[in-house]
Amino acid sequence: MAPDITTAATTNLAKAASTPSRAFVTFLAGNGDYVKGVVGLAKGLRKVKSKYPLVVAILPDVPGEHRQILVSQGCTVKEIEPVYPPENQTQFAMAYYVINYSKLRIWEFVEYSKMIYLDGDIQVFENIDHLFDLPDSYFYAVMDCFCEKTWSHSPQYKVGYCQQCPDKVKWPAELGPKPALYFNAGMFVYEPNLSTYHELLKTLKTSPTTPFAEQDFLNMFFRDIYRPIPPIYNLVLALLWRHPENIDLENVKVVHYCAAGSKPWRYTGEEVNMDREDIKILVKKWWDIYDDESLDYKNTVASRNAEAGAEQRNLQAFLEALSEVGVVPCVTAPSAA
Ligand SMILES: O=c1ccn([C@@H]2O[C@H](COP(=O)(O)OP(=O)(O)O[C@H]3O[C@H](CO)[C@H](O)[C@H](O)[C@H]3O)[C@@H](O)[C@H]2O)c(=O)[nH]1
Ligand SMILES: O[C@H]1[C@H](O)[C@@H](O)[C@H](O)[C@@H](O)[C@H]1O
Ligand SMILES: [Mn+2]
Repeated sequence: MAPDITTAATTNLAKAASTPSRAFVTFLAGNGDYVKGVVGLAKGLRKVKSKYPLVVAILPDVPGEHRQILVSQGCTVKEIEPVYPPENQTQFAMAYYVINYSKLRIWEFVEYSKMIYLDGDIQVFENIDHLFDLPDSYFYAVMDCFCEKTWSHSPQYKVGYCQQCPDKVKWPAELGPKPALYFNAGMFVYEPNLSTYHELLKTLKTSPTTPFAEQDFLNMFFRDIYRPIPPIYNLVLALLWRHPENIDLENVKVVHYCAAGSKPWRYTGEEVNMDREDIKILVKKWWDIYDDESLDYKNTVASRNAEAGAEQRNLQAFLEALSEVGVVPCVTAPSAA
């Protein structure tokens, strides 16, 4: 019996309607070279055949030319309003705080039920779509490392304590309870939600600005629902020389080029720790994706169309063969044009 096409179509429609909408999201500000990072990321997600689109939240200062590049790479571009740091708190480093706090707007993207945020200086080397299936209502991210000088303002750095190896130097009892686990905010799995969004912005108004801006703030805000995921989902490069025993480089899926001097599109190898073999390999792997024209959206669209055309021709031949043996009436497949 011929399949009941109407029932099949209705079932598919119902499935599509009930499938939660998911997307990756990154962030872009200014007219500098971070746009290269975002293009690299879009191509990387395509290379690993992610099923989900990449949304780019952009500040109004991103020039038209860069917006066009993003659209031509298949990104969904969404302009967001800047978020300003709490009043009277920052005479200096204003741009830094505006850039970082503006990331909070991504909680407003409620057309998606779940999103994975990735910094523009991140590359995805293996498919991580399965992270969307983690149980709802938690905040998932990778634990940070406190060993670099960028942490010299913190009590952790001062006493030599790092959550990556909490037994090496124990947290001193006289400093009170151990600090809560702290994540790097370059990658996280979250659920957009308007009441969370309003609460975030309201809480920010009465929060002090701190050195790691929205990263410190998000750590404070989500401390009760934060659940750590393995460092393969956000390799903070300093882990390579600070905690090599925690890293399984072969199986790393996501690399965060956050160490000073490691942004692949600016890499010279001259900065501290940058002349390492592992770093050179990771920088080259980023460039291999960035330079791969077959990963450009226009070329993947062309190859997908070619595949669809071939499928169409196979179907047509199949239907004709069936009709010859009298199984179904010959149906002309619609043209692929
Ligand atoms: O001029 C800029 C600067 C930053 N960004 C965007 O903002 C992100 C965060 O900046 P960096 O990646 O340069 O900063 P780090 O990786 O050193 O940042 C870490 O600390 C920051 C706060 O200090 C944020 O929390 C960030 O998510 C976290 O990974 C970038 O990836 C990029 O997406 C721009 O678009 N333009
Ligand atoms: O976001 C920061 C930043 O990227 C620093 O370079 C790094 O030392 C920190 O661990 C991280 O939390
Ligand atoms: Mn980053």
